[in-house]
Amino acid sequence: MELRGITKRFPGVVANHDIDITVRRGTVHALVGENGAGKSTLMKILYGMQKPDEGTIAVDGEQVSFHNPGDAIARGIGMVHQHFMLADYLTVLENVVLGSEKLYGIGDRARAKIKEISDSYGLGVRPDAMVEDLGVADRQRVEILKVLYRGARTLILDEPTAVLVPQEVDALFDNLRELKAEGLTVIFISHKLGEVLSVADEITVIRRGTTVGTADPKHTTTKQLAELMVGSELPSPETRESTVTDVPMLTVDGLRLSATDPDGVVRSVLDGIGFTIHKGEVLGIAGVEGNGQSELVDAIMGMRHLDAGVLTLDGADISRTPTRKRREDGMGVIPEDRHRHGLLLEAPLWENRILGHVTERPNSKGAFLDLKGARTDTERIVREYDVRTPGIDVTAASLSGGNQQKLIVGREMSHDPKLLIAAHPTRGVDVGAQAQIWDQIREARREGLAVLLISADLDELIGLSDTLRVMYRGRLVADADPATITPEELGSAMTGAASGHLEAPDDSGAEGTGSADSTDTDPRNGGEDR
Ligand SMILES: Nc1ncnc2c1ncn2[C@@H]1O[C@H](COP(=O)(O)OP(=O)(O)OP(=O)(O)O)[C@@H](O)[C@H]1O
Repeated sequence: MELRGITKRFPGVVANHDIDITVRRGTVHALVGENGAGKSTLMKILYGMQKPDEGTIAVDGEQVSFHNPGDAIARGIGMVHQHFMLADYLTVLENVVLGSEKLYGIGDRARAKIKEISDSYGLGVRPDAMVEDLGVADRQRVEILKVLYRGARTLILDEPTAVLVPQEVDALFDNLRELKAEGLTVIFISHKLGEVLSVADEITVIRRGTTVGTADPKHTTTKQLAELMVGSELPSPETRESTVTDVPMLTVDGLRLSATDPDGVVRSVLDGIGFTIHKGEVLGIAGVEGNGQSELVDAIMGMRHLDAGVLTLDGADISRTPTRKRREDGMGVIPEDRHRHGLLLEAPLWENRILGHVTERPNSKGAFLDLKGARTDTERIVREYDVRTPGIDVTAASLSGGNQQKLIVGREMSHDPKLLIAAHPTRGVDVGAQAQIWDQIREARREGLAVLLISADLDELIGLSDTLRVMYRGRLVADADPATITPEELGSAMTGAASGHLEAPDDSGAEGTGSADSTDTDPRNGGEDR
């Protein structure tokens, strides 16, 4: 695949400027670059979602022009997006076939084809499993299979490892090697430079819309790659000085929550959760996505009614307080899904600055919104958090993913929160920006900020947390010492496997209305079957 002289302009921004990339068949080709460098735009062009202003694309020596993803798929190019696009209440087979019924029908022929693809690349996909029952890594395999089913010979993966634990990353890389061995080509975008070096055959580095070079993974270190990318050194998340006090900031006691699924079945999602976060402490929650973390955040934010439990913020019972009041009382939140809960994508940046802080300075004065105050402060956030944008009047949708994240972090930190609920605070941000966000969190922690950190990035969890808890099936099942645990051990614990470096928690829900009635403490059997 040859991309030559690709240029793409948006109002006020040249997203791609004269980019050249050659991808050889049967290789894994990584695309790296800082936030807003133009990686996603380039891949969208290759997948027919965007049209380049200038430049040519050739596949197998033949010039092509894609008007939509259908054209790209017809030329054997498929894309797995960062946000999975599967229907939960359909089976794997139904999801794979959806929209491509004419290929192999929707019955046994399709099932046989899925099995054949799954077996030949070692994907281990079960056609009749319900997607809602699958974990993140399995869903990703379904997405990959879906693309292969449509005949893709080149796969584009957008940050495929962002949500995986180390063992899952290894399994994914094994799959990619299988694909490569069969002559398929993989192009992937990643901010995790260590992983890039371990799996890629070739690396193209993009900086500010232009290709600045290619790197040979065999002769490059992560440090060199970072320097090529952002012109700065790799951050080290290893600062260990403790600022933990003995003053409780948030206490969660005997928290229980259940949810009713569309079939009307009530299931427990939080099963007697209890912990305390003190001033100056970062409490990290490790867990594979979908084990109750989102519900825990919602419960603390006041976005769900509790079945049982007491929440205390800075000495005051907030169990029945509305969300807005909790925010005004000093709760900041970096939500896990920035598009659904963090931003209004179609609104300009300065309006997004106001979001969730309508009643607070500098966004309001008395009963009125202070638009000038909000605008000036948005400009400050853009400067201080290095949000790459042509201005504060562009929509949030036009920012690159990492820059959207920086805007949210900037907004939430600007109100001097007492408690910051940070779900994947650096998801999608480049190494330079990640170091900056970590520094900002540490700085605020020194001033007494308490942080509830939820992250799929185990280096981040281990590096930032003072205390680490493992969440599995709606319970806190183990404690880990961030000073000694390795990402691999933590990864095993998260998937429910036992580890010698973990201790049973001392207070995970035994108090209050918690799970005193529950005798099953083995995480592999624990809780209700979710
Ligand atoms: N639809 C759009 N309208 C206006 N500007 C856009 C649009 N899409 C992208 N841009 C701009 O183009 C530039 C490149 O964005 P792109 O999403 O390609 O970056 P990226 O390298 O993928 O970044 P990240 O690592 O943060 O995902 C950014 O400045 C972005 O704001």
